[in-house]
Amino acid sequence: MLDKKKNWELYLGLLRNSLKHTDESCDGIRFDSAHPHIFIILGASGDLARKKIYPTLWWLYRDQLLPPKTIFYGYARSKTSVDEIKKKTLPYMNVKSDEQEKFDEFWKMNYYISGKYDSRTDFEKLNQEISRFETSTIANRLFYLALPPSVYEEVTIHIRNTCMSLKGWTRIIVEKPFGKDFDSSQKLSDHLASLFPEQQIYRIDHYLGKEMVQNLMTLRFANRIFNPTWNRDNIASVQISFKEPFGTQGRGGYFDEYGIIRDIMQNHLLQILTLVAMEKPTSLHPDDIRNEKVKVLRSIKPLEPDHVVLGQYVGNPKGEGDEKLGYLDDETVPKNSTTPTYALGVLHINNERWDGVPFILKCGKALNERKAEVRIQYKDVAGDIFEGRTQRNELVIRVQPGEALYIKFMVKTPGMSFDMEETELDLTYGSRYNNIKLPDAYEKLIVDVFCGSQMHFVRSDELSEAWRIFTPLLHFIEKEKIQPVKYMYGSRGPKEADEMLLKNNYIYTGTYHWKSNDSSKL
Ligand SMILES: NC(=O)C1=CN([C@@H]2O[C@H](COP(=O)(O)OP(=O)(O)OC[C@H]3O[C@@H](n4cnc5c(N)ncnc54)[C@H](OP(=O)(O)O)[C@@H]3O)[C@@H](O)[C@H]2O)C=CC1
Ligand SMILES: O=C1O[C@H](COP(=O)(O)O)[C@@H](O)[C@H](O)[C@H]1O
Repeated sequence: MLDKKKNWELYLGLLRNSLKHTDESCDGIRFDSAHPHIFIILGASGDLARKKIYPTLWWLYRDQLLPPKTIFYGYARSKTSVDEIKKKTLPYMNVKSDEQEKFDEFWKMNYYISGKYDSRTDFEKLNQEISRFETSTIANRLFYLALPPSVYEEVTIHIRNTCMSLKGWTRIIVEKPFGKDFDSSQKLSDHLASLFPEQQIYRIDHYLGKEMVQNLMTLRFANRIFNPTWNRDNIASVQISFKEPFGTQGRGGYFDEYGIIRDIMQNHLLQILTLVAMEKPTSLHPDDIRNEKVKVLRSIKPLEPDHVVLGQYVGNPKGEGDEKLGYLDDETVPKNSTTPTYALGVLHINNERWDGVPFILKCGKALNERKAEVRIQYKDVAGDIFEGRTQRNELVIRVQPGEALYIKFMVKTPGMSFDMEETELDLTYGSRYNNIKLPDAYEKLIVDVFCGSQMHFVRSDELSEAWRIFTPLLHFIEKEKIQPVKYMYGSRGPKEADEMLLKNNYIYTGTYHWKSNDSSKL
């Protein structure tokens, strides 16, 4: 508990530091106990609210990481109640037996009101309801849009016209998808910009809340050892990958409209790329960081079809349960769908640091494991005196599961021999920091919104650059109905992806064997 508290203090310290540079007042980060905060979940009856938002709010409440007078308001069309929501969210809340009292206390701070998304009158009612908690005091409002994007426009208009906090601040948290391509995203951005200043808009990419993604800045800019080699002279290729061991699980209707490139690559993986590749920002001010991220994106040309492998999973006849089912067996997916469930794309950054270094983004569903990682593969040693026995160094940043950072490198085989072998410097978080519970990405990001820190949120110009890179490819594959190659559920993905890796300076030797210091694994 003490460690968690210390950790938290350090975290708030960093946020305060970054906020010093903003025009915004620091009131938010004091978690002012005198003033209430109202957290409004729009789409409170939905999947995201049930599985992510309510559980996150409960964990933050439980750990006293929210301003003391925070009230939670659910809003959705369904005629439901707080009790019903409580029942439906329970399986995701992870409540321990000794937390029951606190848990009941949390729900006493919850309210629900049903209303339509296109009704000004209903939003006026919502405003009246929440105003009850604000009489004669400053109160701040946070609106979480846990909604389908089709209703974003009308909902934000109603918030702007009827629900803004009169004396405190109002912040709007928007979930992806932020549009489907460059034009639709621009339209949404223009719409939001016509209603709210950028400082009030928090576009969530939950990968930016993950520990190892946030660690990239520290790793690169708080150490002397990495930066001198962090460039085209030393690095052969960079691979950023995401794998999930399950398919669409009956939710193919949504997925089929978007596909894996929009679902994962254009946002999560590209955000990681910017943090790996950007130059050092002038300070930790959120805008200094985001300026650097935008600069990197602007140096990337649109992804070309020749630099892409697309895949779609088929069932594994020998598998069990879901594994037997291919993407097209999902009843919510059109029978002739060509939507990719796997994609590998190679991007190039046209600047002095990265010219010629392939950045390989790779993501897929229904693969052999759950894994997200960054793999920096170094070039071969020049002037080799070891007759080709050396293998390339690799720095691996494992985002999940089991956060870790390890460097694969060569050593002399211990003992009399003068042979050599691959080994690793291993920083596995589970063993090095085993007394610290890492917060979930949503926990960190929601606290950031309370604090007014936009460091880990996507700015509108980042977003339009991201769409600029992917839109031509997306339009091409959709117009031409490019057939994805088939790969089997539970496999590593299409073999064409490995061939593309090889062409792009990623060498897989298969010679590395990890000797865990856990004796059961030796
Ligand atoms: N701290 C820790 O927990 C540590 C754990 N380890 C573990 O040791 C094991 C091996 O380490 P790792 O760094 O993965 O080293 P490897 O060199 O064995 O594998 C690297 C990656 O290459 C990919 N790959 C496999 N076959 C091919 C192929 N034919 N062509 C191209 N790519 C291929 C795989 O990823 P993909 O399928 O995604 O393409 C694999 O994860 C891992 O399980 C790792 O987690 C190692 C060090 C420390
Ligand atoms: O944004 C998304 O991410 C999830 C994976 O998130 P993770 O934190 O569990 O790695 C993915 O399943 C989903 O399709 C996608 O929309």
